[in-house]
Amino acid sequence: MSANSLTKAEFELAGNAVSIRHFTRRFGETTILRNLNLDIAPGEFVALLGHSGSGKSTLLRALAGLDTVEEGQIDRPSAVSVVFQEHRLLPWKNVTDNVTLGFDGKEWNAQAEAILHEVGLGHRLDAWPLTLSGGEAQRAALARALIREPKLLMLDEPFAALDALTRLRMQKLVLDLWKRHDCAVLLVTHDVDEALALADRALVLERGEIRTEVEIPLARPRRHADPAFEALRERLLHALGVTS
Ligand SMILES: Nc1ncnc2c1ncn2[C@@H]1O[C@H](COP(=O)(O)OP(=O)(O)OP(=O)(O)O)[C@@H](O)[C@H]1O
Repeated sequence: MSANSLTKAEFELAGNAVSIRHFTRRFGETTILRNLNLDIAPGEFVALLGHSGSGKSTLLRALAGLDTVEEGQIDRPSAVSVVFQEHRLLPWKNVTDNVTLGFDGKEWNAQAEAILHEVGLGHRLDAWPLTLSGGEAQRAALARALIREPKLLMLDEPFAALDALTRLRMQKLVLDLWKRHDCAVLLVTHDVDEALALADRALVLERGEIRTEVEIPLARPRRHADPAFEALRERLLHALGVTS
């Protein structure tokens, strides 16, 4: 932490799962994220939208600790997990061994099996990643993320490569897991309907800043045909420059 950052006690007092202050990220001469501020409450589900190249993954990488923070300050829980668009399972390890990677001891096998059952993969514990469907592989990736009991779960377009029906099933699974595991979620998506179906709040990243923030105060499960859902969709599409 830098000298002017919050102390650990102050951060905890602030009651946030994530606190980003004045974060700037440049690559050479180009500023991708500019003086960005963001709080995410414990257990909050936040969707992050923005055009390709707007810096969504850059923000996620910084939050995951996969990038250095040179300008500004990022406070986050120590238990953080990320699921990417590609499952990133190791092909030479079976599903259970992929989930327990980095954890030693028999108890982790039992833990992995329980989580694999929870994500609907209890019948593929010994399967090789190459034999899994796209949806199954993402279920395994979710199990690998959850075994760490993250306080912040970050999902970087996790269902973008899946067919529409599988995607809807996975969205429902994520909502169930989120409720059970009591973690904050940051979901990067290009899909406005996905953001509106899942999140408490949607953010639109544009020219390095969060330009639009939309609260989604609708009870779940949400209906796309609900006029309130449609009104929020219009707002987000407008913020993304898709409608006038
Ligand atoms: N290591 C790097 N070096 C130089 N430029 C980079 C680096 N990483 C990302 N960028 C640039 O930063 C910009 C933002 O990239 P980023 O991947 O965060 O966008 P994104 O919003 O996640 O895009 P997409 O929706 O297409 O995944 C892009 O122009 C990208 O080329």
